[in-house]
Amino acid sequence: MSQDAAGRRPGTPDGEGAVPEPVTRAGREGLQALLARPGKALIGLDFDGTLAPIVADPEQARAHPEAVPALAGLAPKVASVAVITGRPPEVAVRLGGFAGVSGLEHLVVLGHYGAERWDARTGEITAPPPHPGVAAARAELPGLLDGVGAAQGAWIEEKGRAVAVHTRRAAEPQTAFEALRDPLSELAARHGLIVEPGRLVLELRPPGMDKGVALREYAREIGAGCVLYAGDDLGDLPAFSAVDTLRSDGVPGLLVCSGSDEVTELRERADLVVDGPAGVVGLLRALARRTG
Ligand SMILES: O=P(O)(O)OC[C@H]1O[C@H](O[C@H]2O[C@H](CO)[C@@H](O)[C@H](O)[C@H]2O)[C@H](O)[C@@H](O)[C@@H]1O
Repeated sequence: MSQDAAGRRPGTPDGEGAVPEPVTRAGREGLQALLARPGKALIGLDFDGTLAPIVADPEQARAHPEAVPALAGLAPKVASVAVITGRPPEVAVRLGGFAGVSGLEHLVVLGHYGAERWDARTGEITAPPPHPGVAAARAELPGLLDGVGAAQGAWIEEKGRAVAVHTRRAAEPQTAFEALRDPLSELAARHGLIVEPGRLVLELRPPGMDKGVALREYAREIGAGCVLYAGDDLGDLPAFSAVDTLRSDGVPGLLVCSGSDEVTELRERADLVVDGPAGVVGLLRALARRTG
């Protein structure tokens, strides 16, 4: 069924629609479990591309204007809402406008792919010690970028625990991305790091954590009875796999793809595809209405 740019579905007087029907049986079971026992549900959401529209400059990214109200409407009705992001948690909190919001008193942000955690209850961040390889790789990056001619226009995002190279603003973004893949992988390997590819970004970060581990551990921590996860990028695939694992362990789940033209892998694995952050907002609102 179609929806407008604000994620609203036609056919009801106020433009607000029903919860869309997942296309898979597992997804329908996940949704059914969520609606039957919302108090046991974990809602996991990626930030960029899912809650926040993609923009050329990561510092200018902001949550969709209706995302925080929609989250605040749903959060008190479910066990927990967790934003699981590649961003440093404090950056996601700032760009998302998540702090001090009525209804989001129990929000957690699992940042750096789950390595760091911000808790709305305390406003504090818990983080393990930094990996020494990041500083070493960072020091070599400018020279590497100078040496890779095709990467004209690539630029570095400092992330503290990680460092990312973006090509969205290059003259030929995809060509620059491909040209950097091997040299950055080699640099990462030399310093005990991994490369996390995303939407026109290659991030060098410590191994040992991903969104799948983060989601599974958090679901276990809160004793989630069902899980919804929504994402848009390659870094969300481990979280999709975590939901698959939870489902085989008897915990129903719903996989939602925040659809874009840039990434197709999630679309193929999702139970439900919505139209980018506006579609995610529409889904969150619909869930809030259906959960009383
Ligand atoms: O896990 P996420 O919340 O999806 O974060 C993944 C990366 O998102 C950011 O980059 C992406 O969004 C930018 C702003 O819209 C866009 O310019 C860029 O092309 C995208 O790849 C962020 O800058 C990275 O640090 C995150 O890891």
